[in-house]
Amino acid sequence: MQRIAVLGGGAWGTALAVHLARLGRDVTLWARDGALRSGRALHAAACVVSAIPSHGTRDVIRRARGLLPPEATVVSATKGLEVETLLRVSEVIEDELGSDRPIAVLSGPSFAAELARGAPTAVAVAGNCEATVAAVQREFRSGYFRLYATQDLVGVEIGGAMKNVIAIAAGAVESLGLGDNCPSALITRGLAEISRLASALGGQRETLAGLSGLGDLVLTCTGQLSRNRSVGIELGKGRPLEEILGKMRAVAEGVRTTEAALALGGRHGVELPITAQMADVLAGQKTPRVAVEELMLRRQRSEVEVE
Ligand SMILES: NC(=O)c1ccc[n+]([C@@H]2O[C@H](COP(=O)([O-])OP(=O)(O)OC[C@H]3O[C@@H](n4cnc5c(N)ncnc54)[C@H](O)[C@@H]3O)[C@@H](O)[C@H]2O)c1
Ligand SMILES: O=P(O)(O)OC[C@H](O)CO
Repeated sequence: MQRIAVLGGGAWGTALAVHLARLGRDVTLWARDGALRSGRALHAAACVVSAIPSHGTRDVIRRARGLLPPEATVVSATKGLEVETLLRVSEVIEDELGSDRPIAVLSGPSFAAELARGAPTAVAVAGNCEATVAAVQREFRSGYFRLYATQDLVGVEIGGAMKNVIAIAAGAVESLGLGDNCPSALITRGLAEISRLASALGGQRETLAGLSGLGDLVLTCTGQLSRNRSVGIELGKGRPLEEILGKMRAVAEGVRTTEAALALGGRHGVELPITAQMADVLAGQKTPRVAVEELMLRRQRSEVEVE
């Protein structure tokens, strides 16, 4: 897997391209408005890494379809859901490229800037076949980048997408200055909510206790570099969402994921109380303070749910 094309010239695509080039791979980075049409970016690629935001993935993969070498593995590094279809990003890719295509997903606690400077980072890698996962694990690893293999695509992708929703909530709670108990409860109950949804969709709860669940949740809810957390901080200050997003150049996937996750929960009969509150906050229908009060006044229940 020597020749690698990275689709997406944002922070994460660039960081992955830098990392892979450092490993001696022959890397091409395609940024929006780049030369995808000419096929130069994808020519003879053994592996295509997709680091496009979730809302742009289908369009880019569709445009890449005819240019992709038939055997090329596609590795999704995106953390989100397709709002229109409620599909996970690997499902969107499969929808466009067919179920024979080797597909893997990278997800876990990984700020782009830290990977780019070679800070020790560990992620999970899942895929639709064991050999694909093993190949990605082998080809992407370095002294500072470690990949843990799993076959649980659902758990890894739901963990990566949903942690962004909880991180927006964590930022808002931080802004309100409610102390340290509240964010800790939020992270823990957020994880319960994420695990419930993943499990209903066929994922394994153990996966959510791992890097693409608890690991990424803690990083994104507490890390200074998180864009999702920073959206929450601004919401907590009372700024409207449009104004916050209008000033942001980077993508905060949690904003769109909130709506999609809530709809997925509804479809599968899974209660997502924090996500539901965040949907109201993001829609400007409720302040973060009221959302916290309502969560606290919910009916008390068992901590561990019996399925
Ligand atoms: N930044 C990180 O630390 C990080 C880490 C892990 C995963 N991710 C995930 O990677 C994905 C990309 O995030 P990022 O941080 O690189 O984004 P970014 O905000 O840095 O940049 C987004 C990039 O996507 C491009 N883009 C926007 N809309 C597009 C569209 N419709 N079609 C094609 N390209 C489009 C923009 O031109 C820009 O280059 C997200 O799903 C994110 O959650 C990010
Ligand atoms: O900056 P965020 O909030 O998009 O988070 C980036 C990564 O997903 C952290 O693992």
